[in-house]
Amino acid sequence: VVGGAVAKPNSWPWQISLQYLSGGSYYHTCGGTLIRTRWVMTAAHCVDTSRTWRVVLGDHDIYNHEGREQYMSVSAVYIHPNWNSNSVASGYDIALLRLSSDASLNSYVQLGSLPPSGQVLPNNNPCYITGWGRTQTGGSLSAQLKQASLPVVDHSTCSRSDWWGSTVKNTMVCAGGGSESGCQGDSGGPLNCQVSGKYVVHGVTSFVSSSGCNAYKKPTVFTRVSAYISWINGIIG
Ligand SMILES: C[C@H](NC(=O)[C@H](CCCC[NH3+])NC(=O)C(F)(F)F)C(=O)Nc1ccc(C(F)(F)F)cc1
Repeated sequence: VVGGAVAKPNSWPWQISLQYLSGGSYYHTCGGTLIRTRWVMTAAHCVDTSRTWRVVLGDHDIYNHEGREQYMSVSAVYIHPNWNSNSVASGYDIALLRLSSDASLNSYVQLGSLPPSGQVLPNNNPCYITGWGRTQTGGSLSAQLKQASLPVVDHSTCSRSDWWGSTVKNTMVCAGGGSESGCQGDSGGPLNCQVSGKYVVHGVTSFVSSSGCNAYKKPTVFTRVSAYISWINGIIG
């Protein structure tokens, strides 16, 4: 997350850290959202390589054990069938991870709410991106979970030729576009939007401009969760 601030610990209790095993250690690679006690929603581009994954719940500082963490193994990965790793612009950047055991819900670990199928938020709807991603273009990951205010940019604005043009599809949500943005390592995490006084996860962090995370008129682009509700329900039952 470029800009914004360090979040109050565990104030986004559905945010998870997706980590992979390498040389005997686990490394943060993406964010995700706990949506059922055995299910995590993330981005397809996070899990389209075969690795040993773990999901960390209740985390704040990814480099320090603070005692609220739950470390979960992943028993199955379901990538959207239409996902094409060579074409993030086509969309379908969404995946579900089945956990090997049930998460224990408490004040540090809670389920994220999903929107109703088809719901599209208005321009400027207040939303926050959260994640441990780079804090500057080309910078390093954040040790502590960060948040930044990224208001919704509606499709008509986001698809303007000097914005994202035809790269952005209607199955995506744009948010931000100013000095604050997502960045590498935030992928797969939630776009938390305020709807009738509640936070609802409307986006899965998908991509930013290859010329910089907070590039002008290139808002962060999210998979629009409300476009995939029937696929999600078909998998998690
Ligand atoms: C460096 C930048 N990385 C990203 O945007 C990666 C996803 C990369 C998926 C493809 N391997 N996502 C992120 O960094 C995220 F944290 F913002 F989600 C990038 O590649 N952006 C990008 C690439 C292609 C296209 C386009 F669709 F136009 F081809 C648009 C943006």
